[in-house]
Amino acid sequence: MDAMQTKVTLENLNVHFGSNHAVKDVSLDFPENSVTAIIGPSGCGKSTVLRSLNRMHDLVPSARVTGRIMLDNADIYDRSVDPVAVRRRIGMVFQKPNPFPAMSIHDNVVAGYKLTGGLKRSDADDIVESCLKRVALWDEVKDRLKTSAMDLSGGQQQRLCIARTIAVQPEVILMDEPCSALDPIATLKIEELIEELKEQYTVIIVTHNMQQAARVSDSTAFFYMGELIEFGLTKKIFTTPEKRQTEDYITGRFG
Ligand SMILES: Nc1ncnc2c1ncn2[C@@H]1O[C@H](COP(=O)(O)OP(=O)(O)OP(=O)(O)O)[C@@H](O)[C@H]1O
Repeated sequence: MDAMQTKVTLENLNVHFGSNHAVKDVSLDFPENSVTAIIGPSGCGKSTVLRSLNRMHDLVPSARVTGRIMLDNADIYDRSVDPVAVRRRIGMVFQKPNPFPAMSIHDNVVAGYKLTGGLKRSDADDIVESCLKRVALWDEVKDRLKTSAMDLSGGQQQRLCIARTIAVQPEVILMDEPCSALDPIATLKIEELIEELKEQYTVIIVTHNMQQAARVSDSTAFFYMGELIEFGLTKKIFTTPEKRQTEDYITGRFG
């Protein structure tokens, strides 16, 4: 791989929930236009790290986040920064597909614009078409854009949620176990899509599935009990890891 630019940097990130020190002094550079997988056993802090990247812990009273998270050299936790603006630049796709149930397929895609004053009709239609094409959903839904998003299959709903995320033109896309509610065929489609997304976005994905991490990611970060144990090229992590704990995990000896 060519020398990679860094898009997001964690500098001594710590997250506490009350007395539970969930993320311990993590420093890490996420490369731009690349997929980074976050792996590790249940409870090791994967989702907590991911959520700190778009300031979701702001909504959790017991949570305390310290350290810095730099997006293109500016700290997203700086006092002057609006968390809503951060979430626009750093989008999130969740484990369970979560289209807005009362909205049509069309309105789901452009839902992110509701907050910012809406869109002209023709612009909205263009965005809907290009984003649904981007996630390879257009052909399946183009004749029923006005119907409820809830009539779609789980895999289609997840592609719709990804379309909604990219519609507001984020720079970074966070994905928290995006395939765990999907069957193998739908999973494959999302994995192919992740490959394509990295051409334009920086993708950070939490996954329990090590085959998935090996298939879709360029770099992998292995966490254990809140600590970053090892970070490197996925090929290296899965073939010749430096640390014993990483090797034990990837060979299935624990977790
Ligand atoms: N909102 C919250 N309030 C209190 N504690 C939390 C909260 N979210 C996470 N934690 C705690 O932080 C630690 C890390 O949890 P986290 O969900 O990040 O782990 P994970 O690696 O993503 O696990 P899993 O693979 O099971 O989803 C756990 O001890 C968990 O109980």
